[in-house]
Amino acid sequence: MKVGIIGASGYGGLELVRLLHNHREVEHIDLYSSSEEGTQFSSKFPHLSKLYDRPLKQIEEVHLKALDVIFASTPAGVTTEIFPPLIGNGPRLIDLAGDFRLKDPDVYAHWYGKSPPPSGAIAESAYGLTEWNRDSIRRAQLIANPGCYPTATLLSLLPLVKERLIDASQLIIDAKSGVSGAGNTPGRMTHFSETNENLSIYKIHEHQHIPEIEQGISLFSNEKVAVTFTTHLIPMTRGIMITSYAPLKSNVTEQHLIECLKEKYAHSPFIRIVTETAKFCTKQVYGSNFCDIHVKVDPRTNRATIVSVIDNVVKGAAGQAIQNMNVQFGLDETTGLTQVPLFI
Ligand SMILES: NC(=O)C1=CN([C@@H]2O[C@H](COP(=O)(O)OP(=O)(O)OC[C@H]3O[C@@H](n4cnc5c(N)ncnc54)[C@H](OP(=O)(O)O)[C@@H]3O)[C@@H](O)[C@H]2O)C=CC1
Ligand SMILES: CC(=O)N[C@@H](CCC(=O)OP(=O)(O)O)C(=O)O
Repeated sequence: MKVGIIGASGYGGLELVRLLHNHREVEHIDLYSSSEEGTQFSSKFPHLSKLYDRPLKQIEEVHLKALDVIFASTPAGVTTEIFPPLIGNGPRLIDLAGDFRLKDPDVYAHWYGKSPPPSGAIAESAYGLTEWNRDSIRRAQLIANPGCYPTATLLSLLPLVKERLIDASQLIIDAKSGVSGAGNTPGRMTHFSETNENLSIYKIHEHQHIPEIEQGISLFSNEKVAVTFTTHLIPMTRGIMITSYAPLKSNVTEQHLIECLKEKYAHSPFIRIVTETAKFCTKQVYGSNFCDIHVKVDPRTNRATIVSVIDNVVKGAAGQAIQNMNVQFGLDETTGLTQVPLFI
C-alpha cells in the first residue's frame, strides 16, 4: 500500500510514521507539510536518520489521488478543505482531527468555533471507534478518527450504558491527560516550568469532546444523555486516564458489570478488562494500542467507578487510525500494532 501522511511532523504524524514503519502491507510513505516543503525529514528529526532521509512534500491534490490511503493529523479545519474533493476519487481518507466526527454541523461550529465541512461529506464519513463500528468503517471512504478522551471514555462506558446496567443520566467523567495531547506547538499551558510538578484543570464545561461523547453514547446505545466531563493536565508526556462515576440500576452487581465488559470485548484484541488493581496506571498501555478497563462497585453508595487508560497518541490517535485502515483493507485488525507496552 502507498500511504500519505499530512501533518507528518506533528505528534500524531510522527507516531503514524513510527507505527506504519513496521506495517507489513505498507510499502511506501509520503510525508507532507504545509510549512516546510523540501526540508529533509531526518534533519528535522534526527531519530529518523537513515530511516527517512527524504524531503517533506508539498500538499498537492494530484499526488494525493495516487495514494491508497491518506492520514491527516492536522489542526481542526484543515481537512474540511482538503478531504471533500478527494472522497470517492481514489484514496481512503482517515482524519485524526475533529472535523468530521460530529454529525450535526451546528454542533461542530459551536464547540470548535469553525465552519463545518459540507454536510454531504459528513454524511459519507464513518465514526472510527473501531470496536463499535467495524461495518461502517469497512465501507466508508472517509473515517473520522475519534478524539483521544472520547476513545477511552466511550470504550469503557458504552457496554454498560447499552445494557442499561448504569444510570447514564447521572454520569460524571473525570479525565486526565499527558502533555503530548496538546500537540507540538509550544504554549503557556504546556511550558515545562508551569506543567512540571503541577496539576491543572482546564476547559471546564467547555471541552470540545463533550458533544462527541454525548453523540457516541446516543449513537451506539440509543440513550440520549448530557454528561459532566472535566479535563486535567498531568505532568507526563503520554497517557490518558478516565475515571467515571455512575449510579447502578437496581439489582446490578460488580460481577454483572465485569461480565458485560468481558462479553462485549471477547473478540477485541486491544481491549483488556483488568479485574486485579493492585496498581492500575497509564504506563501499562504506554506506547501500545491497548485500552485497559477496570470497574469496581462501592456498595455503600451503590455507584460504580469505571476506569480506563490509553496512550493518547496510539489508541487515542495514530494506533486507532491504523486499526481502522486495517479494517478498511480487510487486514487483521492487529497488523502493525502488536507493540508490547513500554513499562519501564
Ligand atoms: N496529540 C494527541 O494526543 C491527539 C491529537 N489529536 C488530533 O490530531 C490532530 C493532530 O494533532 P497533533 O499531531 O497533536 O498536532 P501537532 O500540532 O503536533 O501537529 C499538527 C501538524 O499539522 C500540520 N499543519 C498545521 N497547519 C496545517 C495546515 N494548514 N495544512 C496542513 N497541515 C497543517 C503541521 O505540520 P506542517 O507545518 O509541517 O504542515 C503540524 O505539525 C489535531 O487535530 C488533534 O486535535 C487527536 C487525538 C490525540
Ligand atoms: C492535553 C490537551 O490539551 N489535550 C487536548 C486534546 C484535544 C485533541 O486531541 O483535539 P481534537 O480531538 O478535538 O482534535 C485538549 O484537551 O484539547
